[in-house]
Amino acid sequence: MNILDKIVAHKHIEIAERSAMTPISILEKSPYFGRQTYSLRESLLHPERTGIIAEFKRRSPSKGDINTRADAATVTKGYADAGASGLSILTDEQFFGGSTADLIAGREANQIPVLRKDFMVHDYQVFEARAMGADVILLIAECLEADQLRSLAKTAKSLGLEVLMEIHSGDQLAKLCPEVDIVGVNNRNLKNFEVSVQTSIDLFDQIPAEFLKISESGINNPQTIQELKQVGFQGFLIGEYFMSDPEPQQRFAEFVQSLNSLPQVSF
Ligand SMILES: O=P(O)(O)OC[C@@H](O)[C@@H](O)c1c[nH]c2ccccc12
Repeated sequence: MNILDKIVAHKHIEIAERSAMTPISILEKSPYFGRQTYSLRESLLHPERTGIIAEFKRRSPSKGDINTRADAATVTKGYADAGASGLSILTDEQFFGGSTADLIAGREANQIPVLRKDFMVHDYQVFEARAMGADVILLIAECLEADQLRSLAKTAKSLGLEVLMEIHSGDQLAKLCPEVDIVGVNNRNLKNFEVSVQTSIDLFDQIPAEFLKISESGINNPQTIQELKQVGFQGFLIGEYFMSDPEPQQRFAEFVQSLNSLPQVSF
C-alpha cells in the first residue's frame, strides 16, 4: 500500500468513530455553522493581497516533524497580517499532527478564508469542515472517483463552502465538475513524494479557462512565484518553507517583502 492508500484507509476508521461520537445533527449546532463564509476565489484575486495561501503544517509523511510547537493562532494571524490571501490548516492528526483545535484557533484569530486541509472521502467531513469554521474544502482527485468527487463538491456548495480540487496529472482533469471553484496542481506526487514545480507549468494549458488555478507544494522562493505568475497561476500554496522556521510568520513576512521587491508581472 502506498502512503495515500494508507491515509485514506485510516480516514474511513476515523470517520466511523467521529460520526458515532458527534452526529451531523450536533455538528449543525456549531456556532460557526451559520456564519457567512469568506470566498478564497475573491481573496486570491484581491490586488492588495499576495495570492499566497499560507499553510499551518506541523508534520508530514514526507518530511517528518516540521514544527510541532507552533501556536496556530499566532502563526496564522502573522500570515494574515503580512498579506496571505488564505490560510490552509491541516486537520489530519495521524499523519500530519494537525487537529480540529488548530483550525478553530486559526478561524478565531482571522478574517480571511480558511481551507480545511484533509483527505475528504465522506460527506461527514464536509459537515465537520463547516462546523469548524472553514470556508473551503480540498478534494484530491487521486483519492476519489468522479461521481464521488462531484457529490462531495455538491455537499460543500450546499453548505456555502468553496471547493479546491487538487490534481497531479492531466488525466485527473476528467473528474472536473461545475461545482469546483479552484483547481490546484500539486507539484508533489503523493505516492512517492517527488516534487517538481515543472508539473504546474506543464499542466496549466490543459486546465479549462473558467477555473482559477493555483500551484501547490515545493515552492521556496519568490522567483518561483514570479515564474508561475507568468504562466498564469493566480495562487500559491506554501507550507514547509514557512513552517520549518521556529517563527513561520516571520519567514512569511520576509518572503512577502522580497516578493514585493521583484519587478511586477502583468498579465
Ligand atoms: O509544504 P509545501 O511543500 O509548501 O506544500 C504545501 C501543500 O501544498 C501541501 O502540504 C499539500 C498539498 N496537497 C496536500 C494534500 C494533503 C496534505 C498536504 C498537501
